[in-house]
Amino acid sequence: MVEKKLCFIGAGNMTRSITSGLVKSGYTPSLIHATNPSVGKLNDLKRDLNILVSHDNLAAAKEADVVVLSVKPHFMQAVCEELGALDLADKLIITIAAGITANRYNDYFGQEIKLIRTMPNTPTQIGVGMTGLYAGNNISEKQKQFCEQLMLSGGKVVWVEKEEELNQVIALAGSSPAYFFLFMEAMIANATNSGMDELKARALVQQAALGAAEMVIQNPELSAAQLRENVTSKGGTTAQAIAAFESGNIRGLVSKAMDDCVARAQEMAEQY
Ligand SMILES: NC(=O)C1=CN([C@@H]2O[C@H](COP(=O)(O)OP(=O)(O)OC[C@H]3O[C@@H](n4cnc5c(N)ncnc54)[C@H](OP(=O)(O)O)[C@@H]3O)[C@@H](O)[C@H]2O)C=CC1
Ligand SMILES: O=C(O)[C@@H]1CCC=N1
Repeated sequence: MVEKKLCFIGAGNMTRSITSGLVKSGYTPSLIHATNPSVGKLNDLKRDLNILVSHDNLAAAKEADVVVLSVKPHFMQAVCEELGALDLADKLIITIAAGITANRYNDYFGQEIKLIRTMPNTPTQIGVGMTGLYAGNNISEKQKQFCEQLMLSGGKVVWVEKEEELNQVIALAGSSPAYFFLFMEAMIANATNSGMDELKARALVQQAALGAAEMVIQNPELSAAQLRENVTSKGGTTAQAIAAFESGNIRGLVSKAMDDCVARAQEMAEQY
């Protein structure tokens, strides 16, 4: 891919995920700079990925062609106001923050910027991430392609036409690794409560989860419902387990969880 000077503002979980994916896929580490107020995460990134690190947002962003905003939403305004001291006309700004709308960034920076909103997820760190992307009208095809290539180093991407759709991306892919972890956590807890060794329970659960995801990927002609039915022998063990999920209204619960996730993103758009 074309390599540009990158600056990640904030060196937390997601910067680690994205920069790991980039370095693993061959991006030149010395072209990646991450900034953070506390030193521990910077030292870890320097040690593990050999990228540039510092505490100085302004100096790092000044040198960069592309600035990736990777702080929590409640820090975003302060970060953008600080970077607004720079002339950003020739820089591409990429944000990974949930909730904050593209227009809001122009207010925060105090100037018209070229912004792509993205919604990655943590599996980006190991190359099996999923990122949703949204670009406004003032973004060139080249800038879109660059951002797409950047995120492809961590997995797959989907573009959305309407900005509001990014909230669905959050519910379906940005937040959803946590839903699957919760499910696995509950399964492992059941097994360990019944006396099984935790490592053995985890090995069984993780391989079943991987296999289930691969079955969905490798059988695009089969719906998830069909794949479930193929496991479920009439009068058998799976039928009993599925009946317990259905009687606990798992579909309603999943639907509510996703609606609440989207509602929180909408609320954050009002809040920030
Ligand atoms: N976690 C996830 O799965 C996903 C998160 N996101 C989005 O990614 C963004 C970052 O999330 P995540 O990586 O999880 O959060 P983290 O808290 O792990 O990382 C954010 C980092 O920003 C640093 N920071 C705070 N203030 C500043 C500042 N003024 N200048 C520079 N750095 C600063 C923090 O420093 P310190 O070490 O001092 O706390 C922290 O290391 C959020 O906006 C979130 O919405 C998007 C998709 C998925
Ligand atoms: O929980 C959050 O707000 C962020 C966005 C998606 C995943 N983590």
